[in-house]
Amino acid sequence: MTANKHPFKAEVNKILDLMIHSLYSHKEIFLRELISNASDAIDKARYQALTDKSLLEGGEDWKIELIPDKAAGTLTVRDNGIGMTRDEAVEALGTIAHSGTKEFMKLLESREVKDNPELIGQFGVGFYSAFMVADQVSVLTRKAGADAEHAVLWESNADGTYTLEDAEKPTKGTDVILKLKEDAKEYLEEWELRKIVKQYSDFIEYPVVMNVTRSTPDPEDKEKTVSETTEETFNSRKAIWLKDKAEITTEEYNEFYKHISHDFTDPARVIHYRAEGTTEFSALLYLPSKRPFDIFYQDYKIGPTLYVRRVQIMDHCEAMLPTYLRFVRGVVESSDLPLNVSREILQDNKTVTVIKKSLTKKILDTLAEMKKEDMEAYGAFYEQFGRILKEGIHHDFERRETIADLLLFESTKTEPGKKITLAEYVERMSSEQKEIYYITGPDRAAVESSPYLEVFKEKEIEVLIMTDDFDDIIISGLGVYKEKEFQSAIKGDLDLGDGKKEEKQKEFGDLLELMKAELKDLVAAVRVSGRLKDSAVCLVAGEHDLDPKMVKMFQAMGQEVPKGQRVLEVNPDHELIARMKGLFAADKESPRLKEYVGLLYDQALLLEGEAPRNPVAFAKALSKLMAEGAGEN
Ligand SMILES: Nc1ncnc2c1ncn2[C@@H]1O[C@H](COP(=O)(O)OP(=O)(O)OP(=O)(O)O)[C@@H](O)[C@H]1O
Repeated sequence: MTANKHPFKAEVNKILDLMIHSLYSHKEIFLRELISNASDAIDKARYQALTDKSLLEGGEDWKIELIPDKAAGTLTVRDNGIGMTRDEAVEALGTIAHSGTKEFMKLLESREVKDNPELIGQFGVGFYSAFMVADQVSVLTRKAGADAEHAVLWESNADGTYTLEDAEKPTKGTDVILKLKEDAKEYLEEWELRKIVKQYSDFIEYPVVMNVTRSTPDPEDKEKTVSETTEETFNSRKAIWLKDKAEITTEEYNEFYKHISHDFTDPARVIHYRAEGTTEFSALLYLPSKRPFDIFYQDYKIGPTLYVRRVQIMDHCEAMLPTYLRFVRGVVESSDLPLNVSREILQDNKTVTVIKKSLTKKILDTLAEMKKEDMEAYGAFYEQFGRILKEGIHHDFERRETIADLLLFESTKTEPGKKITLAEYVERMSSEQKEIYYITGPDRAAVESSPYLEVFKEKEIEVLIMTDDFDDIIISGLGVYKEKEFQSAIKGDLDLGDGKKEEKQKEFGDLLELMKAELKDLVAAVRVSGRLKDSAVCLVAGEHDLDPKMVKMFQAMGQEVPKGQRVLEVNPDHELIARMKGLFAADKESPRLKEYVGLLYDQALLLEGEAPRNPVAFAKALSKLMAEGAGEN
């Protein structure tokens, strides 16, 4: 036998440290996590045995056993599932299968997790919760189908290392043996274990059993008792999604949600229905109330768990949900699918397409209902998931209007933090207003002080504030809402002024020409502005160009973006522009005029949130002008 010592990966140590030193409440969840892992292992064995009967090793008596041993102070959780090879044990129990390890570590150190350590449940680190109640954890495991002597014993007492040694195990599956801490001895008691299983694992499909010894009076000698040991099942094993709605309590719904999602917060909404007709299926779906930390990662798993005739086929069936509803968790069971479906088959399976359509509709209907009935709850939900839902406008052409009805935005007329729907915006539009105005930017404060809103403020026109990075693409994709076109406040030509724009364009024509000649290819044109009131100039993107925020986002992703030349807009009513016109009339060649044009262009860059072309030259020129100005007084 070879026993090898191995160090844990840093993130495992961190988790263990948190588990042991910060988690004081709900320690009993370790049992839920271990039972859940055992149940997953049986699911896998059962599924793989559909195509390879030898994995059954002669029996289909699936169960999860709890074996308390008071003398040894140990609790064993045993399953007869798929088991692990040596390599699998190293991978599964020594590392954290996670792509965003760095972000994950950051999160672990965050206040939020420190204050609510239960949150670590959502990281998929259930196994390590065993160390909350045990000084030492041993895992004796053998892969289904392997020889008895090809088992492995993994052991650790959370000191930064674990050992691995070869072992023998006559039956397939896994024993997780916990050497309980002094203050965790209650987990050896039948009533305690029964209570925890009932509370957290009642719906587990496989029996969670324990040998229970009862003493009864001896029928032959009333003075004595006889004891009898029987195997009792602690859980009712009802697949909650197949039960009648009326039979299920909110607590049961919530507990099941926590089981499948590893979220500790109750869900925002439950959707439970049965579809009958040509395609029959049951669906139990949840809208979470908190965004999982990994939802924006590439390897985030989308879709409900799929069951076919009570056999779990896959834990995330991505073909059943559009990506913009990836926050939805749940279970779908259909008897119209074959047991041996693969992901490839599911991709273009007719039944799956029908189910996907139905789920999508049901979820969007539920969101609409939630918005109508309880705006506060919907607002809280939107805060967490609105950004994801919005992707649907881009990806689900057919339903983009339904999704548009679900969007919420702040506007220049709402209090900070308060949001309105597009329908509310349109209702509030005056009869002269033809378009839906919106402005994109990094945050509300930046947007509100932007020169692009000057004319809107003056005319008291409401402008929607959009601060998500891809809002501009989403809105361009939507194009129209209730027959009203969208118009960006920072793009394209606007004419909300006093109706004298054309006149002014002529009046200032020569000066504008000179400015364009001076700026050359830096701008596509120089024109009189229909949006400025207080500022002298601003830069404006073309109607169909990307807004500066999108340009920056693509550049940050290392992508080349056609920047599209912008137009410099000039405010003819600004004192400086009037003076420049005077200067131009006196001397077209004036070097000062040229200097001003350059400075104005740099100023426009600054207003857009960019740096001037040459900050040093800009600062020098500005100081020079200030010195001259000071000299005049
Ligand atoms: N009883 C078991 N039988 C077989 N494999 C197991 C068992 N318990 C744990 N494992 C393996 O260890 C891995 C890690 O378990 P852990 O509970 O930490 O996270 P997880 O179950 O993968 O994540 P999640 O809790 O999100 O489902 C599992 O994915 C599985 O591969």
